[in-house]
Amino acid sequence: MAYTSNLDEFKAWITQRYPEQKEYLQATFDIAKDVIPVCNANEKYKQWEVFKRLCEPERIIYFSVSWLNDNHEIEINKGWRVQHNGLIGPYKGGLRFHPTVNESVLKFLAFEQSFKNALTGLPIGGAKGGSDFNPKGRSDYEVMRFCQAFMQELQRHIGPYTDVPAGDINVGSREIGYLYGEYRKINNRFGGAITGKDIEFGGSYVRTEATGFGLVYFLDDVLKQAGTSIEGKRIAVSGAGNVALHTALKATQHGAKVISLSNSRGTLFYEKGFSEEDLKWVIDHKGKPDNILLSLNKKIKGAWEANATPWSAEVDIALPCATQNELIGKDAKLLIKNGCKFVLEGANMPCNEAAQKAFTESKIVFVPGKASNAGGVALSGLEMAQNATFHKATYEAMNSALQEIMANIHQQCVKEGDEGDFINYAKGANIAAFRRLADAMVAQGI
Ligand SMILES: NC(=O)C1=CN([C@@H]2O[C@H](COP(=O)(O)OP(=O)(O)OC[C@H]3O[C@@H](n4cnc5c(N)ncnc54)[C@H](O)[C@@H]3O)[C@@H](O)[C@H]2O)C=CC1
Ligand SMILES: O=C(O)CCC(=O)C(=O)O
Repeated sequence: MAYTSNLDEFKAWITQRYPEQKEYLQATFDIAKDVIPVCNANEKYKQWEVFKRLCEPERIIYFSVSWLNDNHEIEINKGWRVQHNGLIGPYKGGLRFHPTVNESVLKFLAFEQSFKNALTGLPIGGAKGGSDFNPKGRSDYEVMRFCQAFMQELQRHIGPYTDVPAGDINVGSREIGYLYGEYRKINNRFGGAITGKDIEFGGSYVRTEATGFGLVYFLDDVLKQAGTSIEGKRIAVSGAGNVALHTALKATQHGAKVISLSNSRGTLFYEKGFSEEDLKWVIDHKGKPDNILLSLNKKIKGAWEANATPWSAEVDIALPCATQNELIGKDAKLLIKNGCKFVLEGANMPCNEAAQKAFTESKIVFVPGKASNAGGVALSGLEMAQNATFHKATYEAMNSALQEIMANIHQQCVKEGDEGDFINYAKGANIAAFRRLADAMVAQGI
């Protein structure tokens, strides 16, 4: 196999291998543009074909999940675990239950996760898994039976030193409880084979809040680097799930005005900015009514816009926290026109290629999820450490560990992404993570 020294050759090579996997191609192209020049300058990386090898998941496990619904009918779903890379620790990454889940989506998420996990500095490799099952509209019993059936197969492939799943879209505390319960029954083992557990049975303080809080800690560092602060800034947040709500809450606590939340049905705009009380109420009640944002709007009398995204608002900062490719080129141009200066991803790859290009060309600070949303998996790493030592750290200790890890990731991005008059956070994150993975790959031989 000839060494690939330029981006076009790399794109041709990977496209011919996975022509249908558009999300996976998108994620690999994004990292390739920054790391191919790094490989070209390093004889070892070239000799050991480090980047191409990193673009192949080490293992993909596919299984079917058959289960009985409340009408005693059999339903069959698809299940996967993509164990992307175990170079620096046990495979680690969330599980997503959503009808849009397929192999391409999970491969992109697992690939990104390997780079993100490397940035945390913790000993965790990268993985992602999930199913095309949709828990929305299902009874508790149906969700329980599905989780049990899913775990009956997944349990063969995970363990505290092998692969440690956690939550992601539609996999929260309830699903983690059912998944963990089944794992424990089959294996007769307590322990860190799953993170995001409730605090009563091996969970860690701050794991639930960590992705959103970590994003705001990173934002504070970005703003400080730019000579400003979060106080009084107008922020558009998308999504209304775990990441979006904890992001909105922490940003509000830090003095910002969060003027939007959204879901796949529309956006709730609130010019005055949500209060801490509003946000805590949504956190406590989400998942109960069909559309929690409509219920919130009854209380606050904001403006609900069906089928709209938040990106038409005049804001200083945009924090996309819902899902991949939710912010596209035309949204980016509108945000820039309306004065937005900072974009930090809370979700994984929410900004498509055209949006990222628009931000970079206009020198808008753009931080990719692998850096800015790494707080969640970092806290999961700390949950694993607590489980391994039967220790339970305090809320304060975990919160300050989170701040320290986010500050360290920020520093790595600045070091590798400093372009004189501009910090290219995307490039910095890609290169810093790549060096850690590449050095481990070279050291471990072929
Ligand atoms: N939970 C975690 O610790 C981490 C999550 N992430 C990423 O953050 C994002 C959100 O995840 P969670 O908050 O955990 O999930 P969640 O299931 O709690 O919330 C997802 C939210 O996104 C909304 N949403 C889904 N599709 C949408 C669309 N097409 N348009 C607008 N809104 C849509 C849903 O209505 C829901 O409010 C995902 O990209 C996930 O991969 C990243 C790092 C860690
Ligand atoms: O906590 C974890 O292991 C997974 C978090 C996650 O899925 C992510 O960072 O995207």
